[in-house]
Amino acid sequence: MTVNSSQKLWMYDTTLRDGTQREGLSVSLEDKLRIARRLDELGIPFIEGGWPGANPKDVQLFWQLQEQPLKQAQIVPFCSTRRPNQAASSEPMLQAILAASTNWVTIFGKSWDLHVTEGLKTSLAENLEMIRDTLQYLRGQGRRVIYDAEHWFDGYKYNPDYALQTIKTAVDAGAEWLVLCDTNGGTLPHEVSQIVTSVIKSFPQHIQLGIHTHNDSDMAVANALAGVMSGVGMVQGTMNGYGERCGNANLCSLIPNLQLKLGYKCIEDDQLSQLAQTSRFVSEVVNLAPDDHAPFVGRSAFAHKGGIHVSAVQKNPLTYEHIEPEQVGNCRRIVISEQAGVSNVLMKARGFGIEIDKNHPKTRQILQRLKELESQGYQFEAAEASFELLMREVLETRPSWFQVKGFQIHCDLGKAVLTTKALATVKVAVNNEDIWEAAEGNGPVAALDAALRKGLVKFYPQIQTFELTDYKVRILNGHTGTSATTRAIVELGNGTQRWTTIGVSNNILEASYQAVVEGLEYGLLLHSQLNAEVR
Ligand SMILES: CC(=O)SCCNC(=O)CCNC(=O)[C@H](O)C(C)(C)COP(=O)(O)OP(=O)(O)OC[C@H]1O[C@@H](n2cnc3c(N)ncnc32)[C@H](O)[C@@H]1OP(=O)(O)O
Ligand SMILES: CC(=O)C(=O)O
Repeated sequence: MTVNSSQKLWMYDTTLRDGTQREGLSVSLEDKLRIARRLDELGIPFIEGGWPGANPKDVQLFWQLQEQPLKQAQIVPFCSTRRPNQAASSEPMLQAILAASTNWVTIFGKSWDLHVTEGLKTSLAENLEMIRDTLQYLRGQGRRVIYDAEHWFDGYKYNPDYALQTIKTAVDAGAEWLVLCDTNGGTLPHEVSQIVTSVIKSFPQHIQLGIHTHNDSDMAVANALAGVMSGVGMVQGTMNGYGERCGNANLCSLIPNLQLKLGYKCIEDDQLSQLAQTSRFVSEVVNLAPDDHAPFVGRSAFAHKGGIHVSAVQKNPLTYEHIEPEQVGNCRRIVISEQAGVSNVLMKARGFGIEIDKNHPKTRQILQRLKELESQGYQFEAAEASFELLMREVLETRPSWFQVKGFQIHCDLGKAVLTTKALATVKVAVNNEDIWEAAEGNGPVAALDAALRKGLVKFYPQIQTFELTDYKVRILNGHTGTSATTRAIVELGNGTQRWTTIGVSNNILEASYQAVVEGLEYGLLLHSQLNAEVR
């Protein structure tokens, strides 16, 4: 593979236009502005804001950005060529993009004869005229033009002569960039390389090429890379690969591949180290859960679970990491599970502030206990607070704040759905004193949690600050019906920290009880550690 030394590549983000064509993704004007400003900070030089004239929100976006422009990026409106048999000067859509008052505009036109005759229902000659007239008109109005050759690769495969005529017309009419689009996403990387090479050969003069790829064959990133390696200088894509159908080329993968692997200059290194945060910011704003397993930017992209991996990564991270996570703003994580070895345990212990080493007599015992419990259905990667308690138990340093001696749950059936209330009574011993308490809740877990706190608060007033923030239940072997094993995971917080604990039983209430009790214990442990630090 050839490594290019610092050649500039122009990144073009279309999250706000093609990204919003993803099913289930909808953003407000405010959201669009927030994303545009964040992409500007990331150093993306071209940001496609939308299609003014197609909807009011996109018109307003460009107005707002005239009032408060971006710092460095060019904001670009997107539009089609004029309609058949019209004058560009009387096309309302083109008036709308002129009103956006930008330096650059992006116009897409047809390259594939099938689309001209079947979609536009016009002649091949008129399509060329639509491209020429539209681009010349916009150039005459002082706009710089990026021309998106829609369905370029399919068009070229079916009728290369006609496809080439369309982009030659665009260049003659003043397009400064020709962007070759794999609109249907069906092209493979070797085809991209061949076709881009042929296009370059077909132009006697130097032309600036770009590439816009879709992910229908899971090739969007590979195809964009193939385009760059064959000579294109602009790459279009979206944050997190959002886009119509299966999405667009994912800039969160493309930028680090281009910059860190192929040596191109896309953005500054300190901007690259904002990539993971920007990816998560965009997913937050568009209200889609981030993909933990996304390359480079996902939470698990540098998470090591297998004991062999953790052992080696501690010696040299290159053994199981293709780049340094910090280069893209991510971080290394060690996951604890039945796949762990002593190395995982030691790394976690260090994180918990527990001093043990490989030769400590209890280290293997902790690992063995972890594996036993995981085989019963525990999953400590999702409940690290419980793992710390397990470790302290084996090391005989787990404090004992209280013992639950028993509990009962009683449910009062309401008159309608969602009106049933649960009552929990608990017997709990603190400092050899037995206490009975009862409390109500919307469900049995909330009632149990409330009753326990009621009993404990006079001994541990800090318990008032603990809040049950999440509760999840998973049936592990559903085929056994109502006697199935249940895993309960609860998350608690104290305003500044959050922690997660786990319980497993073939009784859903017992599983939940274990998780809640460990959650309270862990909160008390954190509080005592904080007090010890203050002292
Ligand atoms: C490959 C891409 O992603 S292109 C971008 C696709 N994005 C979108 O479509 C989102 C925004 N679109 C819209 O809001 C609407 O479709 C609009 C406002 C653009 C057009 O709406 P309408 O006028 O109601 O037309 P409609 O959406 O039904 O059909 C699209 C029209 O554009 C025409 N068209 C498609 N491509 C082009 C082109 N490159 N040049 C000129 N006309 C075109 C079609 O032939 C069709 O015309 P017809 O109504 O005469 O058959
Ligand atoms: C222009 C565009 O979005 C496409 O061809 O896919």
